[in-house]
This record gives sequence, C-alpha cells and structure tokens, in this order.
Amino acid sequence: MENAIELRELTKTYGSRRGLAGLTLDVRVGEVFGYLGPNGAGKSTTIRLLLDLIRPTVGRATVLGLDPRADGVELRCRLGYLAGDFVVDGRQRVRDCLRFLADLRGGVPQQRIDDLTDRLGLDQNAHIKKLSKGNRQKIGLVQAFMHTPELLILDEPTSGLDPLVQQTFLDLVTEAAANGQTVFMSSHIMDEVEAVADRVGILRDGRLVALDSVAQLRAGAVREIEITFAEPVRAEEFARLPGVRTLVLDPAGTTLRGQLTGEPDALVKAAARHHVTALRASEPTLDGLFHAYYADAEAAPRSTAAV
Ligand SMILES: Nc1ncnc2c1ncn2[C@@H]1O[C@H](COP(=O)(O)OP(=O)(O)OP(=O)(O)O)[C@@H](O)[C@H]1O
Repeated sequence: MENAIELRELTKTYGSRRGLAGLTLDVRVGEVFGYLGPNGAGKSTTIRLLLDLIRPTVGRATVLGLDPRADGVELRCRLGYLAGDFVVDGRQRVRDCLRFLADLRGGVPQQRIDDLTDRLGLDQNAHIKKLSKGNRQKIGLVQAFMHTPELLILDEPTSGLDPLVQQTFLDLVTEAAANGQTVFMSSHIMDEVEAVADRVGILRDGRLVALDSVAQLRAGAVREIEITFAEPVRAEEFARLPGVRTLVLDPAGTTLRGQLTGEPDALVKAAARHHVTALRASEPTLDGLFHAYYADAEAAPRSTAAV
C-alpha cells in the first residue's frame, strides 16, 4: 500500500450548498500532510467523509486500502481520529474516560496513557465537566495517539491549546512520523503545519487550490530584502534578475528594497559588484503565500510535478 488515503473526485453537497467539489488527492503512507483552508473551505467535510460519518454525493474515498463505508470497524481499529468538535462524557474523571476508550481499542498500556497526559499537562483525576476547553481537547489528543495507530486523522487538533501545549502536540506528530505513522491534519495555521508537514494542500470553497511539498512551497515563498550600498547604483542592474518580484531604489540611489522568491543567488552576485554596507533578508514564510490563496478567490489549482 503506497497511499494511506486516496480521494477520487470526492464531492459533497448539502442541498444547494457546496461542501466539497471533485477533490482528488493522495496522502502517502508515512507522510505528515497538512490540510489548510479558511472557515467553510471543506476541511471537516473531507475528514467526515474519510470516517464515513457522512457520505459523498459523488466520488470515492479509500483509507488504508479500505472502503470507509464497508470496512468501518477495521478502519477504526487502525486509525486515530480527533473530531473538530470533539465531545466527551462530562460525568467521568479523565482517567476513567481514557481507560474506557483504551479498552474499546483492545487495550493500551496505562504507562502510555500516563506518558501522554503528563506531557500534555492533563490531570487524570480531574472531573471532565470541570475542565476548560483546552484541557478537554487534550483528552481528544490522548485518545487519538494512545494506541499508536497507523493513521492519525486530526481535525483542527490545536484548537484551544496554549502555545506550550501546541509545541508538545507538534512533538507528538514528529515522533509519530518518525515511527512510520501517517498524519493527516487540518489547520488554519500555516506556521504549525509548516513546522511538521511534508506536504500541504490548501482548500478553498471546496476545491484544492494548492498542493505541494513544504520545501517547494517555501522555495516559492516571498522574502523581504534590503541592500544598502556605499555609492549610488542603477535600478536596471537588478530589475530583471531571477526571483526578483519588486525592487525599489531610494531617491539617494543607495538603498534597494523589495521582494524576492526562490534563491537569492543572482541578486547577491549582482550586489557584490558594488560595495555593500548592509544586507537584510527576512526568512521566507509560507504565511504570506497562504494569505494570497485566501485572498484570491479564483486561484487555479497548482501543483509541482516533482511532488
Ligand atoms: N451539515 C451541513 N449542512 C449544510 N451545510 C454544511 C454542513 N456542514 C458543512 N456545511 C457547509 O459546507 C461548507 C464546508 O464546511 P466545512 O465544515 O467542511 O468547512 P471547514 O473547512 O471545516 O471550516 P472550519 O474551518 O470553519 O471548520 C461550508 O460552506 C459549510 O457551511
């Protein structure tokens, strides 16, 4: 089995409302796949279709080589799922709830549960009804990870978590990937996805508008650049260099400011023909790219052949 998830022309309409429109996507075994998109893009719809919690209007989903509709029981044994709207029986203590869920999965060593709750800072003696939203979300994370499933499907897993716990979550994802597990996680937050994902898909209005490896996306991301020279330079020398998006020379002709994508090699070599007194370049972040997709309603699907 090469792909943990295969989606073919997956479409879901809610009456006249579009949830998902003809989504074709493969998630490879062992990869961390970040599934991004604004509110209402169709992320939860996709995830619910994977679990057979809802059924497609058109198209097909295969998960771990299984049909979610026909093989629901086997599938649930082999995956860990965190719902976007995770709810849990408030009458129990955390310990009893997790024990119950562990037994449902055929048994999980208590040591494993203790380790996860310790790392996430979750008190097993607490009554669930008294827990904050973030602490309830931690129960959701523990129950998804505890049986070391082949595939983790996580819908907005960091929702409600403070930054320290978010980092612990990212560590758990990294460890799962090192262990050969596949992770499919949805998020609004490019930064957290960028930190752990191998590939990213960006969904908008039920359609995939970008699909690429994080490395490729980063190569296309924008870097802010500022170069100061000892003597005035001519703007034309720099305007047509590879990767240059915009470059503006200040009135004195000594400071060049602008935006660059990809490698800065050509610009650095051109600048080195002069006496450079200062050079400032920001790290390229995917956040800007992500916002561009959000802003551009008619963005065409993009992918890189090498992905
Ligand atoms: N049960 C439903 N009935 C009608 N419309 C629905 C239903 N569930 C989802 N939708 C619609 O389908 C579209 C996709 O919603 P979905 O919840 O999948 O988005 P999402 O990307 O998960 O958003 P969010 O980040 O806000 O959770 C939205 O327009 C939403 O209003």
